[in-house]
Amino acid sequence: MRIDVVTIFPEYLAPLELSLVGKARTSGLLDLRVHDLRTWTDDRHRTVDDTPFGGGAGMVMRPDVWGRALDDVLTPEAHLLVPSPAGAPFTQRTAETWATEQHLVLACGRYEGIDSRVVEHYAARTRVTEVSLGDYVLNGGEVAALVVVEAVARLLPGVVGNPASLVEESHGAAGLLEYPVYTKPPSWQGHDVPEVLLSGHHARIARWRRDEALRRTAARRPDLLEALDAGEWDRHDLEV
Ligand SMILES: NC(=S)c1ccno1
Repeated sequence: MRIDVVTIFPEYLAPLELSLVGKARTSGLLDLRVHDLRTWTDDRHRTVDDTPFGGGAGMVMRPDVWGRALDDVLTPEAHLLVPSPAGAPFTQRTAETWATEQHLVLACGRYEGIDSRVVEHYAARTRVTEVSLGDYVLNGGEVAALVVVEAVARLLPGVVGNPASLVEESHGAAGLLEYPVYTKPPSWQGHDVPEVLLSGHHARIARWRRDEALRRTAARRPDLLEALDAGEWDRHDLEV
């Protein structure tokens, strides 16, 4: 998979040289390219923004600069992603879908955002998705790009050492939150590991883990339970 990130702060993406994503790049599993938007400016001050039509505070990123950048970076199979508070929610399902793509391009806006004609122009030529991490405002799209790249890259075959670990993750099995996890020592500060996990009885352990995943999901994210088939479990199982 190829991922391009266009930003005025390329150094913001430096963490993607580390750990699993860094190894995926080194091994060739992920072709990640980070570009400085100012490469495509046309003045000695390397200007990327201007005042907003209609007035108001802040500056807007220029469509001409973005247009030259995206014309160079986009390929016919590319999916253009624009992080924005006004975007569609980014979820694990989104990551799973995007992990099957050949080419993702992330356009990181700053200031008050990118001139809206850029999305309009490229939507007529390629797949474009404005995407949001959540209902809050960041200073730009770079942090969202870090999240999207990590969430997608880790799903690529060969990136995570043990693929089985991808199955039982939060928002993984049946869309439930992950069950609680424990390791040695069996007792710590007066807190004991649940006995069932020391039993070696795999069926009981599996049942306990699913029950805990259901309880956590019901308590913290009841909205996720709406997506479950009601026939898969009895809500009375959750009475605590
Ligand atoms: N909530 C998101 S993704 C965002 C991008 C820029 N500001 O907020």
